[in-house]
Amino acid sequence: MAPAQPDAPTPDVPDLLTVSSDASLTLGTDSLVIVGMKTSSIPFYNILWAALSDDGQVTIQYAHAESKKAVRAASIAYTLDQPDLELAGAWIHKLLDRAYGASQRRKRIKVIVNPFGGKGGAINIYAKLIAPIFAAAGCELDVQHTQRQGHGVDIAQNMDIEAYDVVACCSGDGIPHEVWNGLGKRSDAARALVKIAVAQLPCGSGNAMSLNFNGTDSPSLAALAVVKGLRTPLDLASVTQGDKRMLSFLSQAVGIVAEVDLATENLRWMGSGRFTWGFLKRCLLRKVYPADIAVRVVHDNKPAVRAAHRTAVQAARHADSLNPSPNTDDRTLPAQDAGLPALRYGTINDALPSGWQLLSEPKLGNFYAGNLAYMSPDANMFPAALPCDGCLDLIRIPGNINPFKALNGLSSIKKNKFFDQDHVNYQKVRAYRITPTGQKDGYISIDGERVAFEGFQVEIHRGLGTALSKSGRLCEASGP
Ligand SMILES: Nc1ncnc2c1ncn2[C@@H]1O[C@H](COP(=O)(O)OP(=O)(O)OP(=O)(O)O)[C@@H](O)[C@H]1O
Repeated sequence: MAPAQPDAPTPDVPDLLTVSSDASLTLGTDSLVIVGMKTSSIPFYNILWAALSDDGQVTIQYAHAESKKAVRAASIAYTLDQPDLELAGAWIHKLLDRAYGASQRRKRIKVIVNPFGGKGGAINIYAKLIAPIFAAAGCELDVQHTQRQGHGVDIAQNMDIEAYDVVACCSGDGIPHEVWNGLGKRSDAARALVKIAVAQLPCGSGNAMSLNFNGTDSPSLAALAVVKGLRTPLDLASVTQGDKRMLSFLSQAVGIVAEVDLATENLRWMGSGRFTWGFLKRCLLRKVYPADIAVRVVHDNKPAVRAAHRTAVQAARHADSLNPSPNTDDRTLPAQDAGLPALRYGTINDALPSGWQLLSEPKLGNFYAGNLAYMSPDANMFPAALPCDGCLDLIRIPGNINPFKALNGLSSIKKNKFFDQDHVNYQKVRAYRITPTGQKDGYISIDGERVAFEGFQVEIHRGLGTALSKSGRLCEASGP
């Protein structure tokens, strides 16, 4: 779906705009070059907006890099000595073409702020670090604070999808999860999920979505990434458990990851140390989480997974190298009455579909399915994950391995060497079913949220949802 672009290409307009006898603005290869008392440049990526007044003043809004981890809104203005308004107007169009490329300008953003996300600073973070960037880019903003758990579901379920382009969640990963589920509850779910791009601005304790698509957990850099974000078709998974169906955009976990995440909430005072401590304890105990598993496999082993990822990266690079590069979202908008897609493999309550690979895992330690690469800043857990390949990446690890091996595996995640560990089983799957066995209670996490400890089935829907990303096609993570 091509975003509306108000401006036609401007090939015949010169790159140089003379401001006065001793100052000029030039459109360089990838930045705006300012020549005056001294020469400086602003990367096109950082240009937020530009405008020309009737009396010949050119104002350029941009994101000034304060450090590697932060930008802030700033502006420069020049009054033309000899105003040629037509030429200057055309030059500004050309500047904005370079600054935005295929990204939609002046996005209409519904901003949802979770006042209780992370350490509770989202309202401040939005006001100080995010809103000024959105405002300088001329985005239309409608801000709403969540009042209770589940409020994000209601907001998305009832919003006017024609009035917005983006829902931007100033939160952790919990609010995007709610927003996708709210959009999924609508009678026009399929249309809403294509029409509305969901973005996350990192204000929570888990900010995986921003790491994957904005390439950062810095709120101001993420705001800039959203302003410049390209519409990106995103696979969403249906999870059925009991009679419920929910959507998952990030991950599903059974075993050590789910338990360490959800059972150590009381140790929040330890910061991220609670995860290391939780892992250590369980690895030393060689804790296992037995389960019956059935998978609809797409790529069964690491070489096949690696090859699939490499092919997708090459295709994305090739598309980017074309001039103009093709739109990153070529889906047609589904009909008004198109709800969620039917389940191809039925639900957890149906007989197991034929042709699935059956795996009995009496010694399972970790079952972890991911739709995106990063799960936390130092954890590129699913390096082969692709936003729109119609697959979930599935990791299985035995729980009864030597604790040193397990801890080695843990430390390899940071070094991006986890994929190659021989005890890590890595597949790409279209669907799966998992039923814990021999345990009365335990932890299951869907997108980081706890659900009932009982069997569930998952199937992926290719490109059902929409995100905004820097590349339009890939996660901001290095491959396997
Ligand atoms: N006003 C509110 N009061 C209480 N809970 C809320 C409120 N608004 C949102 N929530 C809940 O906060 C939860 C967590 O949200 P979010 O992902 O933004 O933060 P987080 O700090 O990353 O999450 P977590 O607490 O899971 O680590 C969501 O389940 C959401 O429903």
